[in-house]
Amino acid sequence: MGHHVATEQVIRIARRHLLEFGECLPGMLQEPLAQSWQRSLGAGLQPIHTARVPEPLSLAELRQVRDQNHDLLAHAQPVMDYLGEQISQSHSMMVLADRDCTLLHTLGAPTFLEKAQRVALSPGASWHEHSRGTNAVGLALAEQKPIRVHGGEHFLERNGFLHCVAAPILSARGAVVGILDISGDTGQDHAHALGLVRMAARMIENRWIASDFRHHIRLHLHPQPQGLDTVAEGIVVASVEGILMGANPEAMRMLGLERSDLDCLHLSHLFELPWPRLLEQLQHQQGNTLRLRHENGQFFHARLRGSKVANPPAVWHAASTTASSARRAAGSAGASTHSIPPLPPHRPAGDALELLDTGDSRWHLAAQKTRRVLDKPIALLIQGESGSGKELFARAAHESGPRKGQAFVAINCAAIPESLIEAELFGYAPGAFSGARREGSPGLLRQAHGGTLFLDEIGDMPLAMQARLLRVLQERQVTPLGGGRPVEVDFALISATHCQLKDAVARGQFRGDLYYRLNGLTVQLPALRERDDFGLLCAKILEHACPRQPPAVQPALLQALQGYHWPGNLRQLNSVLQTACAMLEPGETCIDWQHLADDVLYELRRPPRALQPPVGDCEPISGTTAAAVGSGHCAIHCTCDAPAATTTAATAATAFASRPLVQDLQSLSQQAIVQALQRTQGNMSEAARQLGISRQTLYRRLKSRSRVA
Ligand SMILES: Nc1ncnc2c1ncn2[C@@H]1O[C@H](COP(=O)(O)OP(=O)(O)OP(=O)(O)O)[C@@H](O)[C@H]1O
Repeated sequence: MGHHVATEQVIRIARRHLLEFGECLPGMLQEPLAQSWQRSLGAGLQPIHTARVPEPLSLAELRQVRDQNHDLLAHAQPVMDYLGEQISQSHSMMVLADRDCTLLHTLGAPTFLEKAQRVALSPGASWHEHSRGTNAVGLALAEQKPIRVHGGEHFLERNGFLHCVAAPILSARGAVVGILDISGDTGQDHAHALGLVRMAARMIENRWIASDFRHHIRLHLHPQPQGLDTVAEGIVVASVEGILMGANPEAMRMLGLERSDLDCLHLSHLFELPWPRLLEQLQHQQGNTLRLRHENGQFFHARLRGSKVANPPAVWHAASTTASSARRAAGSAGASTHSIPPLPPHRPAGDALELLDTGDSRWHLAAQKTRRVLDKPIALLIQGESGSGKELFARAAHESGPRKGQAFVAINCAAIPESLIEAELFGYAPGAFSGARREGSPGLLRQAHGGTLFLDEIGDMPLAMQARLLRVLQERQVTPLGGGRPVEVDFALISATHCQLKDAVARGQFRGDLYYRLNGLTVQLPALRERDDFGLLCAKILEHACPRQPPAVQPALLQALQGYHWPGNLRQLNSVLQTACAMLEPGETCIDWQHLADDVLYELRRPPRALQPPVGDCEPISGTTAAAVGSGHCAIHCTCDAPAATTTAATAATAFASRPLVQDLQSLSQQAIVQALQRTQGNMSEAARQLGISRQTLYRRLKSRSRVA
């Protein structure tokens, strides 16, 4: 009681200040309320001498609005009826408003309904902030979250007797489609009202999704099996191809989703299971639940629902034959119904790219796009972290195209001394310079004639050489050093880099005109930690390492390996598994912890080293910005005093801790980011959730730090 009195006093002071000075006293009211008061004042309302409020709708108009909100009413009414009974003794009422805050339906204790009628808390009235000032219905719409407005917090004094709680009702696409409110007298006990209204809104949302998407694929999930089929379950709607089409707010929260993920996120990226496998398993386990591992490591119990589940479309069957072909079916079909431009069916399986395909969806898409340019004069630029398989991909692309069987000339631009590059590439005439071979050299570009020229680490090519290379690419002729006539060359061009070449262009380190020559099609290979085919990849590597009897990997170890951040990518994984194979005693068929090298064990067991600065002078890349964190490529170093190349997250945090108290806001927020990423082992979604910011904001902040660097 004392608390209320004090609050009412504070509110009175705040209100007086608002009226006298036209603004809220900072810190007196919670921010959403203060802003709402300000908006109410801005709309020309006066707390006491109530300005004109719009007339309620006529009966005919109300009927029309109710017709427009037929679905909302149909799904809300049973829930309201049920809860209405629960609150019937409590001198309060339930209110349903449409998305514009026009009241559609009320129900509750008759004595209170009558009292509410006097302030137009009845069907047909608008409770939008514009017309009725701060109130729970209007504020729930403005804030898009459940909210309480108590007594004098209402902007209009005549509404000061009300205690109201309201929750928005969200569609599967995240839009507000209605607002549910419970209103009562301030004097009553409303301890559970907010929880009740929130739960009722969830019930309506879940009924609605189940009905609207009954013909789609729905994944119902919860961290606990007993949470399934309750109002707390998350519901995700997916297209047949596995693209996220909708979700209830619980699923959005549990899975760290954002509205921008709709229509683009593939569920294979969310769970560590390729979509066709997931469908297959869920379908086989109909009625039972399946345990799914989220990308952040959390487990969910899931059930598949929807009529498509009972009658799976053909694409499922195609999809579930093998992981890779399945993913292909999903990928191309997905593209056809979404914003990604449709890709035509690719060549039949069996090319060299196919042989490398172990089912990762991003890798697969890169291969699929590549196949489309192989028989065209389009240069391919492969981007990916070191060891992610760029060269192997380039070779496979060459072998999959019409120049298969011709020369594949690979040049590592970072490995040739600058003074020799020119001669190596363009060749030289006999006796062109001292130390040159007497008979001269045709140069690597000419050796690639008829085949493919692969320029690895193209970002490291010196600027002067870039100009010459550009000329060759434009003129398709090579003139050897020291004279001689130009020679026609014809080759397919593939380049690779572990840098963001575009950024190198922006920094003036790489010629823009050459960049556009090289970049006919850019494909981004995923870092190992981003791949969703870890198990299959290991199986394939082990098959190569021990072709006679490929060993298995002990499940807990496999899980630990999967959770590791693999800074060396496939190169490192290959080496770890090959060494483990060599450690197997005769007769042993399973790789276990004891088969790992000590340094690997140490890496796996020590707390995750989530963050490390980029090494070198070009900004590293990965398939997603999130990956920059897991890979150790993060820009935290720029805010620390320690040398950039050796600063880890831990030292970054220490550096922050030892700083004087006067820290700028930016470094404080950076510190919070470092800590959240450490806590979540580099998981961006979870870190963003803990920080209370969106993933995009977190990406942006990390990116902006790396720019500062
Ligand atoms: N799909 C794959 N499956 C198994 N091993 C692979 C695969 N792709 C690449 N590797 C292995 O990973 C290692 C690194 O591959 P590759 O040299 O192609 O990577 P890269 O990205 O070009 O590396 P860098 O940027 O350092 O030149 C090689 O040993 C290669 O055999």
